[in-house]
Amino acid sequence: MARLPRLQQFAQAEGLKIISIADLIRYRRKRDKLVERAAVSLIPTMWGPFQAYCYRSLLDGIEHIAMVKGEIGDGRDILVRVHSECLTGDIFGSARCDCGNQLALAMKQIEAAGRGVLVYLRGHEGRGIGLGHKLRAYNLQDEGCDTVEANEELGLPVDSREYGIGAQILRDIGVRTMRLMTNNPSKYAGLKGYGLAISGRVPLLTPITAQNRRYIETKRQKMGHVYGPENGASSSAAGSEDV
Ligand SMILES: Nc1nc2c(ncn2[C@@H]2O[C@H](COP(=O)(O)OP(=O)(O)OP(=O)(O)O)[C@@H](O)[C@H]2O)c(=O)[nH]1
Repeated sequence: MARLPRLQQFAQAEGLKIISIADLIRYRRKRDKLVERAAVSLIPTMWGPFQAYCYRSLLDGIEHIAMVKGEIGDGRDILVRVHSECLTGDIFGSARCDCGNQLALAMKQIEAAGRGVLVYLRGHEGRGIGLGHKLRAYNLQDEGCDTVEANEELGLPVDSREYGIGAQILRDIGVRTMRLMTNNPSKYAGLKGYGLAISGRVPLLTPITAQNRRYIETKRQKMGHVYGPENGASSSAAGSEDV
């Protein structure tokens, strides 16, 4: 089998373009329908009643859930949270991170708004490295690494999350433009190109404590997270963010 440098030479000589398997996967994530709606049911939650939509990924069979409040209607300006799975924070209330509090705050705000969607993406655990590796990363953080260095020390990506499935779920539910609840503006890029647009960002500010301070500060310094309104601008600064 020819290796890449040989292929590049050949392609240049013959005036051909090269596409990698990774390019193909990226293309298919954008273009193909990758989710199927498995079931919908009413769930009376501690915040209020939500319609729970279960979606199955056709890529890997993972089931995700979207909690939908109210009528999505024309799909404009919907309050949306795309939440990454964090078993330790979301289920067990770990104080190492802000995940559990963000989940609760997002549900509360959507309930108060009377209309909105929370997409809970499974398979995102540990920013994509999985639960076991996340716990190993915590041990490294106890030894002095920050959350970015710990992933690197394990030889794993700092953040390998993909948002294509989440975007397709939102699209299927009828969302067209959204006010995205996040402190992480780099999420916008992952939601681009699916017929969705971001009409604003809603910060999700939860308590900073002695236990999560370093984690949150690292996200701010190394991962582009914003705590509060976007660098001096209002929280609807993403309004021009066409996707
Ligand atoms: N590898 C690793 N993952 C973590 C750690 N703490 C939380 N997570 C995971 O991080 C993900 C949440 O990502 P965050 O960077 O906190 O937030 P975000 O989703 O990028 O941004 P927000 O929308 O503001 O929440 C979840 O998948 C958690 O399981 C940690 O110390 N190390």
